[in-house]
Amino acid sequence: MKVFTAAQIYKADTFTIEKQQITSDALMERAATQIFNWMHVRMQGAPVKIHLFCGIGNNGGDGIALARHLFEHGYDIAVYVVKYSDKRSKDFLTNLDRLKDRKIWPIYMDADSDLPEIHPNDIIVDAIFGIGLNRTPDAWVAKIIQHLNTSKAFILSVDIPSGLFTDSVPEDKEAVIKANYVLSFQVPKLVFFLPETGIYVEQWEVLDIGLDAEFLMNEKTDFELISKNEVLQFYRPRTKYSHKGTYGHALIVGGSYGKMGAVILTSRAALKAGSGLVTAYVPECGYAILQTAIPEVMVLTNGKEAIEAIEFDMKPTVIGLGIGMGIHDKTVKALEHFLKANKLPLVLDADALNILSKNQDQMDFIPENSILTPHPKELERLVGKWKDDFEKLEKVRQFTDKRKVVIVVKGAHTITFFEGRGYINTTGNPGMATAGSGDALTGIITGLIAQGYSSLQAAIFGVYIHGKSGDISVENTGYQALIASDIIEGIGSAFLDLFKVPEERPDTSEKDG
Ligand SMILES: NC(=O)C1=CN([C@@H]2O[C@H](COP(=O)(O)OP(=O)(O)OC[C@H]3O[C@@H](n4cnc5c(N)ncnc54)[C@H](OP(=O)(O)O)[C@@H]3O)[C@@H](O)[C@H]2O)[C@@H](O)CC1
Ligand SMILES: Nc1ncnc2c1ncn2[C@@H]1O[C@H](COP(=O)(O)OP(=O)(O)O)[C@@H](O)[C@H]1O
Ligand SMILES: [K+]
Repeated sequence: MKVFTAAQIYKADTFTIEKQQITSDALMERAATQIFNWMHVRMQGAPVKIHLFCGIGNNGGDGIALARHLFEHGYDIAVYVVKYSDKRSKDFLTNLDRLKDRKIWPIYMDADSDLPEIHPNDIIVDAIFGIGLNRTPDAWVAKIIQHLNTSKAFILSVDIPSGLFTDSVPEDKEAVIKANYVLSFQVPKLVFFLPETGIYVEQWEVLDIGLDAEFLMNEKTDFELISKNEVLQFYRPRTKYSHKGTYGHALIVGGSYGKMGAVILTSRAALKAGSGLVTAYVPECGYAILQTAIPEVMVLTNGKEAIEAIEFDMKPTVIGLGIGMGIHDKTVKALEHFLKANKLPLVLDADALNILSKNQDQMDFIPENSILTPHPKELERLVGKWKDDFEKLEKVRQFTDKRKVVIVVKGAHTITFFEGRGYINTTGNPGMATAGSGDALTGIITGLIAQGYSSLQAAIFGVYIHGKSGDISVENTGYQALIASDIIEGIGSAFLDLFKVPEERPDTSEKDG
C-alpha cells in the first residue's frame, strides 16, 4: 500500500471530485458515513456518551457530519466546535447548518471556555485538526488536547491525531492527541510509522472513501507499506527438479571469542530461510561450537580468537558479514583487504558496519546493491547524528543514493531504503527487542539472496518474514520470553502463513498489527 504525502492526498481529492463529477461535500459525506459505519458496527447503539471535538476545517466538517449520523441513530452525543480560526471551510459550514437543522447546538470553545467534563467510560471523537495542520496549535487549543489525553476516555481520531503534522515532528509534544484508534482516509500517513510520531497512534485502520483508483495506482510515492500482498508478488516457488545448488551458497563471516552465538543464529537463519548451502567463516575458537550447534552448516576458520584474514577457495553466492566479529586491529585490516578484492554482493551488519563507520574511505569498496542492516546506534555511526526522524530518513536516502546500496533501518517499523524509496514493514513486535534478533535478520536476508532474490526483494521480504515469525512465535512465548532462537524456529511458519487465506471479517480495511 502506498503512503501518500498530504499534498498528494489533496491532489487525489481534487482529481476524484473532477473525475467522478461529485462535490467535495459528497466526499466528506462518504468519509463521515464510513466512520459512522465503523462505529455503529462496534457500538450497536450502546448508550455511551460520545463527545465530538471538531475544528473548523474539513477535518472538523467530517466530525460534524459524523455527529449528524450518530444523532440520527439515537446515540448520546455532545458536539464541541474548537474555534481556533475564523476561516471556516465551506463544507464544515454546510454540515454545521445540517446539524442545526436537526436542532443540535454545538458548544463553541475558545481561549476562555471551560473544559467539559469527560468520564473515563465516554468516547471522544477527535476531529480538531486533520492533514491541514501547518503550525503548532495555540496554547489554549493545546490545553484542550491535554484535557482529552488525560480524560482516560477512548479517543478515536478522524484521519490523523490532531496536532500531528504529516511531514514533521511536533514541537510541542503536549499539543498532540494520543489516539487509541485512528481511522485514516484511504491511505495511512508516514508519521504513523516513525518512532517519534508513531507514539501518538496506538492502532490505525484505513477507510476506503473511494478516491480514484487509477490516480492511486499511478501516483509515485516515496514510501510504501509492506504487507503480505506486497511480498507475495515476488515470492519464488521451488521447482520439482531443483537441487541444493539451485538455492545458492551463503557464506557467513563473523564471530570472535565470546560472540560465537551470533554466527550460529545467522547461519541457522540463512538455512531456515532456504539457502541451499551455508558455510560459516569463524576464528578457530568457534570451530567445535559451530560444528556441534548446527550439523547442516560447514565451517571454515581463520585466526585464533578473532578473524585475521578473509580468504577462501569456495564460491559463495552471497556473503553475510560482521556478526559478532569484533573490531580487533587484525580483523579491521582483514576486512579492508577483503573489501578491496571482493566483487560479491554483501550483507553487512554489526561490527562490519562499526568498522566501516570509522573508516569511511573503505565505503568506496562496498559493492553496489549490497545491504546494510544497522540498528539505530549503528546507523548513527554510519550517517551521523540527526535532529529528528525526518532528518534521519533524509540522511539514509542520501546515503543509499550515493553508495547505491540498500539500507535496512531497523526498528519497530523497519524501513528498507533503496533508490530513493522507503519500504515500511508492518510485521514484528516489542518481544523482538532481544539479543540476537538482528543476527537472525541478517541470516534470513543472506539466505534469500543466496536463492536468487534481488537485494531489494531480499531485504523487504526478509524483514517481513523476520517480523512475521516474531509475531507467530510470540503467541507461544509472550513478549518477555521471546528470544532470537524462537524467531528462527518460526521462519517456517512465517513462510506457511504467506499462503493462508485471511478469515472473513465484517470490516474489510487493513489493520495495524
Ligand atoms: N483529502 C481528502 O481526501 C479528504 C479529506 N477530508 C478531511 O479533510 C481534512 C483536511 O482538511 P483541511 O485541509 O480543511 O485541514 P484541517 O486539518 O481541517 O485544518 C483546517 C485549517 O486550519 C488551519 N490551521 C492549520 N494549523 C493550524 C493551527 N495550528 N492553528 C489554527 N489553524 C490552523 C489551516 O488553515 P490556514 O489558517 O493555514 O489557512 C487549515 O487549512 C482531512 O484530514 C480529512 O479529515 C475529508 O473530508 C474528505 C476527503
Ligand atoms: N519494538 C520492536 N518492534 C518490532 N521489531 C523490533 C522491535 N525492537 C526490535 N525489533 C527488531 O529486532 C531486531 C533487533 O536488531 P538488533 O538491534 O540488531 O539486535 P541484535 O544486535 O541483538 O541482533 C531488528 O530487526 C528490529 O527491527
Ligand atoms: K483529527
